[in-house]
Amino acid sequence: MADAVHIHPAVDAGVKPGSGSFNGGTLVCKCAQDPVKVRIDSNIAYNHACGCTKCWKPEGAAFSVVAVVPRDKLHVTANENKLQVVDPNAAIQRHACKGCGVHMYGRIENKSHPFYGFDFIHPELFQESGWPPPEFAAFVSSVIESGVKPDQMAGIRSRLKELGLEPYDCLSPPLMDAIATHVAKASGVLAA
Ligand SMILES: N[C@@H](CCC(=O)N[C@@H](CS)C(=O)NCC(=O)O)C(=O)O
Ligand SMILES: [Zn+2]
Ligand SMILES: [Zn+2]
Repeated sequence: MADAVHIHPAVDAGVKPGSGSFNGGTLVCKCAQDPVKVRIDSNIAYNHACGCTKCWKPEGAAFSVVAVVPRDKLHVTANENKLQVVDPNAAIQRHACKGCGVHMYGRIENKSHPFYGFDFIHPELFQESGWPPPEFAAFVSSVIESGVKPDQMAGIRSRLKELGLEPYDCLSPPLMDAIATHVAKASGVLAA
């Protein structure tokens, strides 16, 4: 398995179930001194692995693990001055620590975006355990854009399936349906 692709340290040894009673906690960046801290006052939803180039991934991982929380349940509680938006033009404004590079949260500021109201967070940064595990893998083909060889994709998809993370090249069907429903309501094709 020398050249096997690592999916993510949170799932490489098998996807562990959550506690079933997780209700938030504190995300902490990787700075040894003055870490950024973000308090989350709710459970997380839609936890998944993401293969896109924009999501923060730990060293050696081909995928990020990312979930959403309501934006009003997220508060930066320490060292907010270290945060900087990675790409102000992106739909998701990812607030990264200038010290360690970790993305602490991603926020959608466009009120007409289908996912407005949700912030994106990386649950592995919780100092608490017990968060619900990833449920699927999104943007799987995108790992090629980070340097994974196309001939490694069959192995990656079978490993994801073995882990119970159904691979999708965009988002999961329920999330794609939610986006299309939002667009159809905005255009009037569906009654709002
Ligand atoms: N193939 C592209 C896909 C990027 C992409 O669309 N990422 C998704 C999943 S995080 C997204 O919603 N991006 C919005 C954004 O980054 O603002 C890449 O890997 O860079
Ligand atoms: Zn940091
Ligand atoms: Zn992503």
